[in-house]
Amino acid sequence: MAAGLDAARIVALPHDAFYISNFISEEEEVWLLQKVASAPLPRWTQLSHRRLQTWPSALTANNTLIAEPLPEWLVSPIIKPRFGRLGIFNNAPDQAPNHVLVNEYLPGQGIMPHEDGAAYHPLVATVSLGAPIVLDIYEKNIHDATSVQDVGTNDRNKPRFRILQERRSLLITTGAMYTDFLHGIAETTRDENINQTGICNWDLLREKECFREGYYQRETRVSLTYRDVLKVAKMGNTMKFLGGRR
Ligand SMILES: O=C(O)CCC(=O)C(=O)O
Ligand SMILES: [Fe+2]
Repeated sequence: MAAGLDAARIVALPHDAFYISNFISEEEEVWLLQKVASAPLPRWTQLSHRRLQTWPSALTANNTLIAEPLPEWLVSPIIKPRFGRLGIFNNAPDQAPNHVLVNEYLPGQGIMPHEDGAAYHPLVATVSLGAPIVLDIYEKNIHDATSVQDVGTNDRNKPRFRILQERRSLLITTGAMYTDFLHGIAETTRDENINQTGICNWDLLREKECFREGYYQRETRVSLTYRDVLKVAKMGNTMKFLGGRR
């Protein structure tokens, strides 16, 4: 990871997570939200607790991406040059993201604790749009039925850390943060305990005064999550493969 990110490190977390509160401008946020909203309706997959767009396409059953460029609006002019300057994907096989999930959460919606898994280079870069949201971080063994005895008297459902993602921010999770922890977003209409002790990236926030009351009401929040899929198949090869079976 490039040295330029040192000031953005979330020091309260195990290695490595970085938070940049003003990654994009307000105008860029409006433009990106408008691009998300103008995607054709079939681009959205409606899940029970959020909806999502998958760019350029969903992975195949064996976690392979069919090679296809990302749409221009998701990379240039805003995101790709900034990722490049920060060196975020320097160690990834493609040295750039090749896959983006766009998640939309209405108030009351969220995502169950999960890990992103081995299909990707172990790094996620998340751009947040529209409204703040708390990302809950859980120790993996807490949810792993085979090691329930490790949990002792701890509340099994309590997050170990909470990261506040402001609108226009960038969050990068990699290293042990990617491999050893689960992440999720609570299905709530109000995130509470928003203060120095409850939020691990408090010192890096842009607008602490917005959270003076110690809570905020959820509003529609959109995330762009950039990743590098490890297995990529060229369409030509796939066609040859399919053709060869005839
Ligand atoms: O919306 C977010 O910040 C998290 C999304 C997420 O965890 C995922 O898409 O795998
Ligand atoms: Fe995830």
